[in-house]
Amino acid sequence: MAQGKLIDGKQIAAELRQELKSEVATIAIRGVTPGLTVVLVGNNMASETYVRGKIRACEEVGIRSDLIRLPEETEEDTLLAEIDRLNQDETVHGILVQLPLPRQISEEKVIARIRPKKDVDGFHPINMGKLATGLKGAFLPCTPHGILQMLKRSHIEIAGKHAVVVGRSNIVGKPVSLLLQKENATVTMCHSRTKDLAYFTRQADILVAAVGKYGLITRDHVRPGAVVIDVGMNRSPEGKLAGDVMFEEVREVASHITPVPGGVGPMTIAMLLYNTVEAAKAALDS
Ligand SMILES: Nc1nc(=O)c2c([nH]1)NC[C@@H]1CN(c3ccc(C(=O)N[C@@H](CCC(=O)O)C(=O)O)cc3)C=[N+]21
Repeated sequence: MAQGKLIDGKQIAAELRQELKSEVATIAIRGVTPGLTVVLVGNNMASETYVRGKIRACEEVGIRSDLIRLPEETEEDTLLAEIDRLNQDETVHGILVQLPLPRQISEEKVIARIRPKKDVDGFHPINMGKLATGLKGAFLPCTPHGILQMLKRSHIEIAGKHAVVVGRSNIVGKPVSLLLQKENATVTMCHSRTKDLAYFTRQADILVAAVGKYGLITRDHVRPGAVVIDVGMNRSPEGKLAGDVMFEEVREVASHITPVPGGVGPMTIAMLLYNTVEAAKAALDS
């Protein structure tokens, strides 16, 4: 059986970290160590794993990382006050509040409270708005930016191609569609109310699956030779980590495919480091 090429996110992320490491060394000569503060509210098992990954990656690259843990029952005002403090702290270049947050806290309010210059997630309305209008100087959201880097570093042409994005979330679907348009792709958005999903996905040269539904994309959804990017993070019925794409069967028709794990996830973290280094560089120049 034919097999599509694996886009090795783990490998590309490792390359990126090496590049960032030398960049951090250059900044260090000017007396600044990039600093990332991660705020984790409550004890969500998945969040613990992700946060550990972020902190380990920071260490490798030479970014100073701090983890602030707050209890599950933290009031919104307490978290907002903590963000105000981090906004003022000159040694903190990036602030990341791990999502999801407990029910009593408005994610929208929390994101809006972070200074846009420290918003290394790229979730603040100012950064989202800059991306949407094409203004320079925005932090790009990490997962969409990571996807773009994977495509570019795998020498996959984007201009003039038909990209189909499944999922319209603020953190992946919407921004990745904007980035792909900026790269001159023709972009189609699909979502939970799309009728006949396969009709659309079969037209994709580049298919981005960002829904969070195990088994959503099967061989029948994919045109032979398409590039398939799997952003999903699910558990298979056997309890294994798996994306939205039925990897084995889709690999037989795709020209390129990202695995889960080892695809988009590590790239997300690498781009978070990238944004943190950018934030530190901007602080040097100001
Ligand atoms: N403010 C905020 N920013 C985020 O960027 C953010 C967040 N909240 N909340 C949760 C999601 C999820 N996320 C992941 C990052 C890396 C992997 C990753 O590296 N995954 C590994 C596997 C890790 C494992 O073994 O579980 C992989 O795909 O190879 C996964 C998920 C960032 N998120």
